[in-house]
Amino acid sequence: MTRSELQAEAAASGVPGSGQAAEILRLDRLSLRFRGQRADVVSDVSLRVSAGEILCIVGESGCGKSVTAMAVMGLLPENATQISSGTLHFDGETVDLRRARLPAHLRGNRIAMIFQEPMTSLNPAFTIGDQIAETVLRHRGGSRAEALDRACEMLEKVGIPSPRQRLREYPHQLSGGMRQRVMIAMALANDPQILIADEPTTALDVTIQAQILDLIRGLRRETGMGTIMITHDLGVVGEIADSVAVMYGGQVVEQGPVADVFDNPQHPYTIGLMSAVPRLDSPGGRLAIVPGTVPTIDAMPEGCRFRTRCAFATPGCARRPALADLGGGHLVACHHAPLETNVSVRA
Ligand SMILES: Nc1ncnc2c1ncn2[C@@H]1O[C@H](COP(=O)(O)OP(=O)(O)OP(=O)(O)O)[C@@H](O)[C@H]1O
Repeated sequence: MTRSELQAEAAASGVPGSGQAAEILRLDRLSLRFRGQRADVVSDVSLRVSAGEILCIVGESGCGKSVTAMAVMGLLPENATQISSGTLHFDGETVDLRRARLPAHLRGNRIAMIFQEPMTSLNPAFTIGDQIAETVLRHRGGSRAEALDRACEMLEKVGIPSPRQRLREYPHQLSGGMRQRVMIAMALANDPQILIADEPTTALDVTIQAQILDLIRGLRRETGMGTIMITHDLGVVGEIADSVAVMYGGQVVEQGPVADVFDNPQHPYTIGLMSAVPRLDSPGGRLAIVPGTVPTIDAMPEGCRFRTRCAFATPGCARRPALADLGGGHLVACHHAPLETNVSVRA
């Protein structure tokens, strides 16, 4: 599908830019650290997803993408996590994350998450059919036969052959790619309003990956589902995202409509990540390696956390830059923005 077709589809389902988008999830100013750490591992992160919108979060390993997602889902270990700020607005509820978690009836039902590692979600002791049916029964009710029909339908949707037969199998009887698809089927079985997908297609071959991305796009069109997708794959971002948030050292450094961020990246980190990717439409364009290494969280510099690796750094960068809007919702946290650069991810 071309980008203009995708945009037409997005407009039809009411995503940002179409003038009809309704916000369904908003995270305001999340800051947290794990016990014993001297700095926040996620610092002042805000995200917003509208109906039908696909937001991709990108950034190097360890920059806080998964922890942000887990905090939204309320899945971080309570006794080891200190949340100093953060409010979640979802489905008419406002949750002060310092004090409470997302109510259990919303988790896994109205808001679902899929993980990199499918065995996190699958129980080895139960058949695939029982596990998907159980999720459907818990959240939707109905009879067991109806729940199994729904499970079968979902397995078919994620491209599993002979779905009726697979319902009777256990996770260990399936290949890794199949298990991944079963987990996706389970997450999507209750038509969630928001799907949080943490590297959902990394382990899958390109054909299945394309099928899963099509499925997510289909649900966005049919149900207006919003998606937060964590990925390292800029090819996936270019193919599927409406908007993108770039994280570095636990902070969002650049955020906005994907066309703005990719065609005109303005944070030196984003430029570093993206400049080595010649064309977005070549599948598998991974994030480039930015010279230097990410400091450990306790060794993060004050102010702009990227400044120890940044070619543009000046003494003023010891002050933390605010995320400033360069126009049209393109936000950049850099004292030097807008930069005079000529970098575009697209050829
Ligand atoms: N339970 C925990 N206790 C202590 N530190 C943790 C815990 N979970 C994550 N971290 C640390 O928080 C930081 C952010 O991790 P996170 O998993 O969010 O990174 P990420 O950007 O998703 O990376 P990747 O792309 O590799 O999944 C890392 O330094 C990680 O080691």
